[in-house]
Amino acid sequence: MRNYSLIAPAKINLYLEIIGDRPDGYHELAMVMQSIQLADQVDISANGNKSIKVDCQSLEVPNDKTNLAYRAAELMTEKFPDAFAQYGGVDITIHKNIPVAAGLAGGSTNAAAVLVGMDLLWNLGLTQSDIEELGAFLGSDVPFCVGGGTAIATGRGEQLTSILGLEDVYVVLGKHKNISVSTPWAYKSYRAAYTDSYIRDKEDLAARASAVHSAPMVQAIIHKNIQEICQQLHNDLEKVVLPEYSQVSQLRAAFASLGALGTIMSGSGPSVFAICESKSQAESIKSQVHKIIPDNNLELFVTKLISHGIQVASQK
Ligand SMILES: C[C@@](CO)(OP(=O)(O)O)[C@H](O)COP(=O)(O)OP(=O)(O)OC[C@H]1O[C@@H](n2ccc(N)nc2=O)[C@H](O)[C@@H]1O
Ligand SMILES: Nc1ncnc2c1ncn2[C@@H]1O[C@H](COP(=O)(O)OP(=O)(O)O)[C@@H](O)[C@H]1O
Repeated sequence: MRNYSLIAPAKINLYLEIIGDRPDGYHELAMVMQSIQLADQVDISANGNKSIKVDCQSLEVPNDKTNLAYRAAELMTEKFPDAFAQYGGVDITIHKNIPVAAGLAGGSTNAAAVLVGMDLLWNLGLTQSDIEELGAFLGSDVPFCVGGGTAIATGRGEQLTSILGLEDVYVVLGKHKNISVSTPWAYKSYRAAYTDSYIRDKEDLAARASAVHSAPMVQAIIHKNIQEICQQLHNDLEKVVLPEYSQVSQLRAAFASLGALGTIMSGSGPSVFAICESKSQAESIKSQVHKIIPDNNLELFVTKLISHGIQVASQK
């Protein structure tokens, strides 16, 4: 096979708790991550030479070495020099549907797709856990994007425990096109503002464990109790992003006032999602939000929770 077309789903965070500082400068997290049907398509083919090329028509996405998909391909060439010598480089085309810099792991899921695609193109026979390990070199969210579904994520977000999640739960998702939130800024601001709630003793693992409050969310998911899941939605990064970006708070308030079961910002934002009773409620909320917030820059999507990460759509 010389060409694979992969589906690369976005993620939302049902739960994001910042536990404390880490020696590597990152933050220790307790998260529940969830794949959604909103996805990019990543086409990858062997080009027979020694180059890596990335093409993405979105103006917000770089086509150079800073594209996370490029970095994923480069990592593969470094880790598997023999396969690189045998098969050569890759051409990557990204069809972008996931809003960029939105807290939806768009770049991370593209990178995960490239790792999965190159494993297939190069006949490497890697396991999911091998691919997740490679993904951790590229970013904290990349390992989750490989297998996707519903997972508890700890460490800096790369240590994963999959749980049996929910399917056919509809969400409406919104993002202002003219706002993007820098993830490093969000974590830095949290660190600066919330020193009191922080565990600074890097060795105090017991304190870290007892500080995690994600268990009720995990229980609610296991028992498929949607009302309880909505009660347990939590994102510490809202504390710094909402005061700074009034449009994010406004969108969250609009979803709540329109009767969504629960609503919260995803990741470092600025996207906000709302869990709905049904597809028709999600569609109805989507159509009513524009009446409350008449802003042409506000993109809205109806999508649903899914139980998988990267999937092969076709191969030639
Ligand atoms: C907030 C989250 C929630 O899922 O997602 P996004 O909003 O980016 O989608 C993640 O923690 C983001 O993961 P990801 O975007 O992969 O982050 P990375 O590339 O690893 O790190 C970007 C920067 O975020 C900060 N960072 C990230 C993860 C972490 N556990 N602690 C941190 O402090 C660091 O400043 C780091 O330099
Ligand atoms: N393949 C890619 N898709 C999207 N953004 C990318 C990609 N590669 C690099 N980027 C850059 O990464 C930054 C974060 O984008 P993204 O991964 O979509 O958001 P987030 O980290 O909030 O989930 C953006 O500034 C974007 O320019």
